[in-house]
Amino acid sequence: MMPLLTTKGLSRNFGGLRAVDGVDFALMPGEIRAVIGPNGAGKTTFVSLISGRIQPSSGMIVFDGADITNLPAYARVRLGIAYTFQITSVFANLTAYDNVALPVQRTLTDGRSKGAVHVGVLAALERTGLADRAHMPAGQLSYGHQRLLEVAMGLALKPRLLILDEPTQGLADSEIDNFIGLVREIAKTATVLLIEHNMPVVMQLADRITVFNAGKILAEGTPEQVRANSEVQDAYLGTTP
Ligand SMILES: Nc1ncnc2c1ncn2[C@@H]1O[C@H](COP(=O)(O)OP(=O)(O)OP(=O)(O)O)[C@@H](O)[C@H]1O
Repeated sequence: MMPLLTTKGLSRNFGGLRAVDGVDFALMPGEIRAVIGPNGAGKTTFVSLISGRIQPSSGMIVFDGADITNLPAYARVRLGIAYTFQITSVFANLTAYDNVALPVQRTLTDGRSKGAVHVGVLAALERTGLADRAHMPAGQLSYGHQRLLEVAMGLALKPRLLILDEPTQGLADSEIDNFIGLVREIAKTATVLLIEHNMPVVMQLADRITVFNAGKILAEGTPEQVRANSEVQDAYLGTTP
C-alpha cells in the first residue's frame, strides 16, 4: 500500500531555531496517527507545514503521490487535507451552521451545488452531535461544543486527511469519551493525524504514535511499542503527570 502522505527532510527554521529538523515521515491511508512530544518539540509546526499554513525552509511533502510542498493551503484543502486549529477558531457571531458552511464555500470550487453544500454541512453537524444547535451563534455554544464545531468545519470539507491539533484540550471527561467515538467514526472514511497531550486518549485511539523531540522524530510505533520505549519515557512520558 502506498502512503497517503510522506515528508522527506522536512525542516522549518525560526531565526536560529530549527523547530522541525529533517523529518522523514509516512502516513498510511486509513490510520489514526497520534503525534506526541514535550512542549516546543515542533508538533504544531510540523502539522502546519503539512496543512500549508506555513512554508518549509527545506524538504518535501508528498500527498497521494503529488508533490504539494509549494502549494498554498487552500489548494491542499481542495486535495483533501483539512486542519483544525489548536486555538478556538470559530466566528462567535455566526451560527454553527454558517461556521461550517463558510470554509466549504470559500475553498471548494468543485462545482458542488448549493444543495450539496447544505447536505454536507448538515451531515457534518449531525456527525459531531451539533445538529440541534445549528442555528445558535457559535459564541453561545459551550467550550466543548465549540471544539466539536471545529471538527465539523473540517469534516464538511470531506477530507481524506483530517489534522487535529490538541482536540481534547479543555474538554470534560465525558466530552473526551464522546470525542474518541467521533474520531473512530471519522477514521472509517478518512486518515486522521492528531496532536494530543492526553496519553489515555492517545493510547486508546492511535494505531501508531510518532514521538517528536527537539524538532526530530524520537520514536515511532504502536502504542505498546512507544509505551515500552525507554528513550520516550525519559524525554516525555516520565515528565507528564
Ligand atoms: N511563528 C514562530 N516564530 C518563532 N518561533 C516559533 C514560531 N512557531 C513556533 N516557534 C518555536 O518553534 C518551536 C516548536 O514550536 P511548536 O509550537 O511547533 O511546538 P509544539 O511541539 O507544538 O509545542 P506545544 O505542545 O507547546 O504546542 C518552539 O521553540 C517555538 O517557540
